[in-house]
Amino acid sequence: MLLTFTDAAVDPLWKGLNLELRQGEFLAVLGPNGVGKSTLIGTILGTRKLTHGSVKTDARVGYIPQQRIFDVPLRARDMVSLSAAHGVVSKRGPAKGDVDKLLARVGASGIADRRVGELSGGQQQLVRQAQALATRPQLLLADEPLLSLDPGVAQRTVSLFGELKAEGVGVVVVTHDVNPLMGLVDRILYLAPNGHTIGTVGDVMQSEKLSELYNAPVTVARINDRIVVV
Ligand SMILES: Nc1ncnc2c1ncn2[C@@H]1O[C@H](COP(=O)(O)OP(=O)(O)OP(=O)(O)O)[C@@H](O)[C@H]1O
Repeated sequence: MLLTFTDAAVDPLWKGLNLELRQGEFLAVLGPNGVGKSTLIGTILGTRKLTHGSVKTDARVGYIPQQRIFDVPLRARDMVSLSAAHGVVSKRGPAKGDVDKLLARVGASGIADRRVGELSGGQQQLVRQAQALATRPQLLLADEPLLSLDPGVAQRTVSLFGELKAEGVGVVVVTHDVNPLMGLVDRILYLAPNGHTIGTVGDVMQSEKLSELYNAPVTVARINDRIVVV
C-alpha cells in the first residue's frame, strides 16, 4: 500500500478514518470549507499531528500546495532545481536538462527564466506542479490544484494527473469541484460536519448519503453529466 490511515483522527475535525491507497489509485477529497481537507494532507506530510490512530507511507511524496502567492526573487527554473535537489543524496545538483524536462512536462518552458514573484497566479501554479514532480513522486498530494487555471491549462493538468496515475502514482486531490476530475477518480473521501464516507462516485454522491453526513437536507443533482451538490 502507498498510504494507510488506521482509525485516524484530528480532533475535533474528523475521526475514525480508515483508508488504504494503492498504486495508481486516484482519491478525491471533498467537503465544505474548514472541515479538515488540507489538514488531512498535512497529516500525510507530517506537518499536522493526528490526535488518534496512525498514518503510514513509505512512498516518495510530491506535494502541490494550496495556492499562495510566491514572492521570491528566484527564477522558475531555480525553484524547480531546488526541489529536484531536495532529498537527493548526491551532492551534484540536478542536471539542467532534467529541470527543463520537468518544466516542459507541465507546459512551463516559456517561463523557465522568469522570476517567480513576477509570474501570474496560474503560472506560479505550474511552477508548483514542476516542483512536485521533481521528487519523482510515488504519491502525489494536491490541494485545490485547478484553482485559478484557465480551462486549457486545467485540462492539461487533468491530463498530467491521468499520465501519473497510469504510471502507477497514487494521487490524492483536495477539491471543491470533482467534475473536471471525474474521468480519473477511483474513490471519493467526503468529509462533512457529521462524519465522513469513502466510496466510488456513485456510492458517495447521493442525496441521502450526503444529507446524513451534513445532518441536513442536501440534494445531489446530475446536470449534463456534471454533479452539483445543493
Ligand atoms: N496548523 C493548524 N493548527 C490548528 N488548527 C488549524 C491549523 N491549520 C488549520 N487549522 C484549522 O483547522 C480547520 C480545518 O482547516 P483546513 O484548512 O484543513 O480545512 P479545509 O477543509 O481544507 O478548508 P477549505 O475548503 O476552506 O480549504 C480550520 O478551522 C482551521 O482554522
